[in-house]
Amino acid sequence: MSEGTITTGTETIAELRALSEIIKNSIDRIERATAAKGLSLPSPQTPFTPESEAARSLPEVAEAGALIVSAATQLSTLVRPGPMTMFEMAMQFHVCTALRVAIEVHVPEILRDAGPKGLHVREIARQFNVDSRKLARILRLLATNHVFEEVDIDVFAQNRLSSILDSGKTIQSLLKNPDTKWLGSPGLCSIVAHITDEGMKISSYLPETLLDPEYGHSVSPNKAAFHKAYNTKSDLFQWLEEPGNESRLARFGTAMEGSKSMSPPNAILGGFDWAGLKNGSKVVDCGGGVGTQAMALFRSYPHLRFVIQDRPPVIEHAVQYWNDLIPDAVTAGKVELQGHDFFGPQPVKDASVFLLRVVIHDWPDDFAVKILRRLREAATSETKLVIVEQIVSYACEEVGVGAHSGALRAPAPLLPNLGQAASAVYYTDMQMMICLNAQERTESHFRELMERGGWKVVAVHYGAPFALNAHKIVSVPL
Ligand SMILES: C[S@@+](CC[C@H](N)C(=O)[O-])C[C@H]1O[C@@H](n2cnc3c(N)ncnc32)[C@H](O)[C@@H]1O
Repeated sequence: MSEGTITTGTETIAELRALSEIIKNSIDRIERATAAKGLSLPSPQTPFTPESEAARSLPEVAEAGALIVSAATQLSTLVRPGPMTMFEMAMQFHVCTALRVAIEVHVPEILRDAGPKGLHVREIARQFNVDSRKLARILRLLATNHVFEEVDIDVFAQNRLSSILDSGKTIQSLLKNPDTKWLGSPGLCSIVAHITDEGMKISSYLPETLLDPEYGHSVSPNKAAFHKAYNTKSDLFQWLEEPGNESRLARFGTAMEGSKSMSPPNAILGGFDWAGLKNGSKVVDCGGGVGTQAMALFRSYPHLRFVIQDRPPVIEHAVQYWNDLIPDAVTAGKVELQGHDFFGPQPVKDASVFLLRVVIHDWPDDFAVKILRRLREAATSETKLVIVEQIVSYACEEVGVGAHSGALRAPAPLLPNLGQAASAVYYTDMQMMICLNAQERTESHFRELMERGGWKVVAVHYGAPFALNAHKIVSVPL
């Protein structure tokens, strides 16, 4: 063996030890932090509920957990033979497909009442007339990825991860009309179904799209991989509203709702001084969907008034949503639901805050700037713009990229951006690219974009690790 090889081997062992040390220390931190609060991590067998995630929501636990995930994935790449890592990475799409099968065949709903003993796959397959031998192989792949548990040969039980896919609907209602699955469900099964259905199909067109001389360099939201996959000229939002896509639209709406559970409860409340706004101040939630975020703000800050704006079909759902949950809010004039295209002139001229949550990432730069300018035109000198999004970090040291204000960076030998522990932002960035030619952005990119839109960034608040859309960028008129 050459000296060089010996040195490299020693370095790899040293890296493995450093990674295992990070894991060990982080487990100690989790133990101390949870004990101090009298909380414990839920077992992998207990069904998921947002409340049962309380221990993981503690900032110390979230940070230690991120270091563990980052170190464990890096460690596994060091010990597994490279060709196997590459082969398994390339085959990950089978896991996505298997998740979609489980949802379409309603396995989580069937297993909900079976308890820890589970059900034989023949019983599971019988309810919706699926081939049980094929289903067993599909569920085994998932169980190998810790979704469902194979408690005995061909017998599968629900576990915590698989319970996340449960729509909460009864088998009877799903047998009668499977399309009702998405309506009023907690939303995570809708997100997973949307990603593993439309998302996966669209994604497979990305290489051809990139190499197409017309589409490859396009920054139009009408010339992305989505348009090749579904042979349409409409943008994703228009397409979802076209006849024939009713079920997809319902699923997408619930999916956006479900994305809430990937942030700590009430994440919208932190990082901006809502309480400090004067009595009667108007918060305009542009592209606000049905107004879930505005509702969380409304409940905590009753001294504020809200305008929720979105496309007219979405506002129709919003009317129903508010009527069902807080009917008085609209009738008392505290909340206004307004059909509005954010590319057109902004009708509200006395806003204290314009809120854009998970909107800018849907649009390429030039379109995002148009949205920002429309708000700037309608802003007073006191108006604040609050953007709630994810923020991209580079996978290397960030030297010379301008002010960065508090993103969690990992210690060596971990990847500086926390590697796999931060992967959600890179996945959603791809999702934006394939669907809309849009993107997630770095902090410097946001600063540049705001300036083009007539705004100046005055504060950036980074949310907890593992939280989706928990960062806030606060700007004032330039
Ligand atoms: C990713 S969703 C975010 C919804 C909401 N802000 C939230 O955080 O849950 C983007 C929203 O932008 C809306 N939207 C898309 N194009 C729009 C337009 N031209 N004018 C107004 N809203 C639009 C969509 O209908 C959708 O509700």
